[in-house]
Amino acid sequence: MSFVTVKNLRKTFGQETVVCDINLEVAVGETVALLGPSGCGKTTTLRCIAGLEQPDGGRIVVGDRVMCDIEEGTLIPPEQRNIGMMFQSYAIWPHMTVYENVAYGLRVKRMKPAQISEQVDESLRIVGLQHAAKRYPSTLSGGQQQRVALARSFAAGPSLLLMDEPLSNLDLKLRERMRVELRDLLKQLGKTAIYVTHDQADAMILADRLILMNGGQIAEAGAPRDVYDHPTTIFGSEFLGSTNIIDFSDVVNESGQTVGRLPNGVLLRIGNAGTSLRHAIRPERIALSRQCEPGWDVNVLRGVVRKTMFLGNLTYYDLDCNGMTLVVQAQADSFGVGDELWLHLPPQWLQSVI
Ligand SMILES: Nc1ncnc2c1ncn2[C@@H]1O[C@H](COP(=O)(O)OP(=O)(O)OP(=O)(O)O)[C@@H](O)[C@H]1O
Repeated sequence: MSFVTVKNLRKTFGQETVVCDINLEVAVGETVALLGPSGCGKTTTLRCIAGLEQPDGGRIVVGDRVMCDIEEGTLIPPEQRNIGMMFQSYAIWPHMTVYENVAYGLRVKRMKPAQISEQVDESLRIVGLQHAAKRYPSTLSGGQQQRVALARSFAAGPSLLLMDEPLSNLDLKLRERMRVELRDLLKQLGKTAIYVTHDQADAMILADRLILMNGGQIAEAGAPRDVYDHPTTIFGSEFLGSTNIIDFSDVVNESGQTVGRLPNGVLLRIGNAGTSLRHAIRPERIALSRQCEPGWDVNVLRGVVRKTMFLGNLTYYDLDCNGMTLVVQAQADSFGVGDELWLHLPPQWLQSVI
């Protein structure tokens, strides 16, 4: 069941339309990541949902409340939306104790002291910081400060959590740990959350579903694995991981099979054909060997290694396949420059992209 519904959301700044007719739905208890390059409109979309930005068009419903409907003239102010927020500059106040930081929002809401105490204790317990209630932020590690911000964002029991790059101030190791902690916590609390990031690892690990934005529009949407394995756009296949783009000169149907013709005349069978002549295949989906392996009955090419890029646990090989360059990911140090190799492009991993 859909808990958040955003319909035809549009926002312009001056002449620039930064969010163009975005439609999205978030189910109860689901974490959706809005992912995309800098400036693609993720934060603006989130701020519209929070009520911090007034859209120029569209409708936003959270639970059974219409938060905004520009045509109807409905616009609920942010403080009445019951939405928790956690932003990049997580801004916990240095002059307040951990307890006071978490209690602040509840006081603003004029909750009764006994209820405040109960909810702050519970929030700190959930993030594992009950013992640090009386400490000041400067005496906490970066990860602990992050958890204070997190406790603060859900202390008031919001119906929806909005997070904008909450991990981006952390160093890589801490970030890797916190993204797993955060995912587990969101699941444990059963919170519905929208998470903005430009970091694909954050999005892949945290999100039940990701929405990839580009130029104010949605380019791809789906479960992280589906979007990764079956992107429908060149942008999607290149933004998430790396890819090879193959331009066929022709795509035809031959006895029930879709086949693409390379400019050099070689034919490749295609598993996920669409309307486009362009197809993507990820470097790790191409098999590489010194010989043609058993079972490689179609889509076998020969190539010469032109470049290697050693990454420790694996290596990327640039191969020249009769005028077409393909990048293949394989075990580290398996091959060297000048090696003549066999490549297998499984049809199911050739994906039509626009
Ligand atoms: N208050 C504002 N006034 C004018 N332009 C704005 C304003 N806020 C955002 N923009 C512009 O809108 C576009 C989208 O910005 P937004 O912050 O939504 O992108 P983003 O995808 O979240 O990027 P980032 O990851 O860098 O935060 C950008 O071109 C930005 O410069």
